[in-house]
Amino acid sequence: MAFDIKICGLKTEPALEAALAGGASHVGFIFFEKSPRNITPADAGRLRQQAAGRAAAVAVTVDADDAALDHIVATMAPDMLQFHGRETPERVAELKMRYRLPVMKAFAIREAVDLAAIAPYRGIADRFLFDAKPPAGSQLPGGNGVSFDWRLLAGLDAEVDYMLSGGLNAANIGDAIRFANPPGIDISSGVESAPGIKDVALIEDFFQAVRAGESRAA
Ligand SMILES: O=C(O)c1ccccc1N[C@@H]1O[C@H](COP(=O)(O)O)[C@@H](O)[C@H]1O
Repeated sequence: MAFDIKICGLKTEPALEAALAGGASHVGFIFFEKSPRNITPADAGRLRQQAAGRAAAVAVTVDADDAALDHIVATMAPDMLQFHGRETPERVAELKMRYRLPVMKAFAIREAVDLAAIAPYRGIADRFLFDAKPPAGSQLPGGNGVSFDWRLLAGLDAEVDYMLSGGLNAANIGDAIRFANPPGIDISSGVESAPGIKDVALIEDFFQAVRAGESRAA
């Protein structure tokens, strides 16, 4: 596949195996208690061994403190950290130095001006993740299954490395690839049968739709 694919919010061996068999480049584990996808560092550590050498294991956190991050990094040994909260550029730089791991910083996008928020993180974050703004009342900063207007990404500097996320699924991934031609995509609730319950058949359908979308774009 020409771009990276991250399947996020994994909690079980069958779902992780479906993601790896489908060709995921990244697999994500959520450390956020309010999320139906929350996992303990110990369980994520066991699962990440299944992914070793096959996909990068990403630890997703939201404004986590040093103690929580120390525990996650020591127990799970992620290949990458994803910051999905209000982490400042200074905090991202500090954590990148502390753990010596590549970092992906998430941004909530609704309109073109929201993309300007990445400016102070350039040269600090290794990659960006563009997700939709959470719906009013949501307790989750991500994993809400809502999309933003992918055409906004057409205005981005071509050097910006990012993953497109937010409300992706087998039905819309073809359009997302066509409109945004992203260097990476990230999906969570679009391959679930219920919040936090990954569905192997939906994961397989998603990879099939990605391949179909890719060949149409080629
Ligand atoms: O998925 C979650 O529960 C979550 C919780 C806290 C921070 C980030 C979270 N998920 C991230 O959001 C994207 C988009 O999710 P979706 O595809 O719209 O459901 C997901 O891939 C994670 O990176």
